[in-house]
Amino acid sequence: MIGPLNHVGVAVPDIREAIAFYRDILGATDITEPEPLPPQGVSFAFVNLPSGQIELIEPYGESSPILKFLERNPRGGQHHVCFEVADIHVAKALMEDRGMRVLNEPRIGAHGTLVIFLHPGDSGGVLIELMETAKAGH
Ligand SMILES: CC[C@H](C(=O)O)C(=O)SCCNC(=O)CCNC(=O)[C@H](O)C(C)(C)COP(=O)(O)OP(=O)(O)OC[C@H]1O[C@@H](n2cnc3c(N)ncnc32)[C@H](O)[C@@H]1OP(=O)(O)O
Ligand SMILES: [Co+2]
Repeated sequence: MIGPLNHVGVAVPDIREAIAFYRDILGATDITEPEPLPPQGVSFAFVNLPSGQIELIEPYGESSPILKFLERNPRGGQHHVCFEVADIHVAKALMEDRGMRVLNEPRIGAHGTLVIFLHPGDSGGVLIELMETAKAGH
């Protein structure tokens, strides 16, 4: 069912500081401007790489889903991995059939496509995001 690894999500306390690190220390040359995504409670920026993306996410608003993560990890940290799927509704039904706790109804993510999240307690301690892409072909 899962297709390509689309991105690795990295939660950060300060997205502009994180962008400066990837640009000035690691030499990344293709980084997008931070963009708020209020319905998802984050601001995000992409570090675009030949093999995929690092998705930098900073809390947006009082009820951001990453606030507690950053309380536990004040300097930030690896937050989630995102796999592509061909049909998010089929994927959601399959995950539920297989006993996974799906954390949300499909909703628009940072790539402008539908995403769901699986509870990390069911997936070996890794927060998994599934993202619908027509090209996933799976
Ligand atoms: C959608 C826009 C963008 C995109 O790509 O399009 C993004 O990816 S934005 C990403 C931010 N949004 C989300 O993460 C939405 C889904 N996440 C959630 O609903 C919560 O973060 C949740 C439920 C996974 C955890 O919430 P919270 O930390 O507030 O709850 P707890 O403290 O009770 O944690 C429960 C349990 O999970 C462990 N945990 C929490 N976060 C992570 C994580 N990132 N990776 C692994 N494990 C995580 C936490 O330690 C607790 O474990 P326990 O053993 O029960 O103590
Ligand atoms: Co993501």
